[in-house]
Amino acid sequence: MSRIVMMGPPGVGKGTQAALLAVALGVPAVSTGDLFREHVRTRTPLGLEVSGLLAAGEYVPDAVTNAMVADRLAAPDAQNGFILDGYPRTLPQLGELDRMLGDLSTTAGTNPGRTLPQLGELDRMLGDLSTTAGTNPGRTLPQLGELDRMLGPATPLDAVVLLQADVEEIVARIVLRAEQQGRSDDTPEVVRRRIEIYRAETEPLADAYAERGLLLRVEGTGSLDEVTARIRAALDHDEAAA
Ligand SMILES: Nc1ncnc2c1ncn2[C@@H]1O[C@H](COP(=O)(O)OP(=O)(O)O)[C@@H](O)[C@H]1O
Repeated sequence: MSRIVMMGPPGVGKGTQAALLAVALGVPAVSTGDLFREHVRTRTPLGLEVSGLLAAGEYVPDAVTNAMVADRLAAPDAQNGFILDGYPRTLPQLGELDRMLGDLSTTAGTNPGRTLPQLGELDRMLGDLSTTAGTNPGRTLPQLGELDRMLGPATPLDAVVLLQADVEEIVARIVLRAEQQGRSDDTPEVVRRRIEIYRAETEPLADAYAERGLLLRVEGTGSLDEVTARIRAALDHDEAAA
């Protein structure tokens, strides 16, 4: 149980909880917000490209975000697991994460989110392989390599934790955090914009993961320790049920 996505509206505390869970499970917390902020702080080309979007509370384009996450998840420390915080945030990002994790093989038959064209293509390749295996010396290593790529490593997600909280509490928290950390994207207008974008772009991902039986809804209000305990209980219960 160590490949986990943390979802939730801005300010619900998912970054803090993701970091605590990562320490408890001995895997890295991968926060796209932190990665972007670090690029902005050190003025890398990526940082310069995204700083305006972050300041306005707008999402960074999927292609940019996907490339950054793919790079991070390829690092050695992420091979045994990770807690993803802030990714995926859009349906295309969800699809891209599936691809990165080689989700097709391990969820085939249980994953209603997979697309027919993908399945058709895989069937065709498997058909080719089974009917020619052992008899057709002409099949090439590159074809097998491609099939391996499609089947992917057996590293699907274990769970998606959705932290929930009401908007009033969230806004109060963000204002407090702004005072403590001085984040430039924490003005009330930008916070409102981020919540609006979250509802439109990110909330639908919860349904997609729920359909796969991966979603764990956890109440995000209360003290930090209470929320941590609730997350652990939900994950333990889920693991016991698996
Ligand atoms: N997966 C993502 N896709 C697009 N933009 C992202 C993504 N993750 C982070 N960002 C950018 O970084 C900003 C800060 O993200 P984050 O630290 O997760 O804050 P919060 O969850 O509190 O809004 C976002 O408002 C957005 O501009």
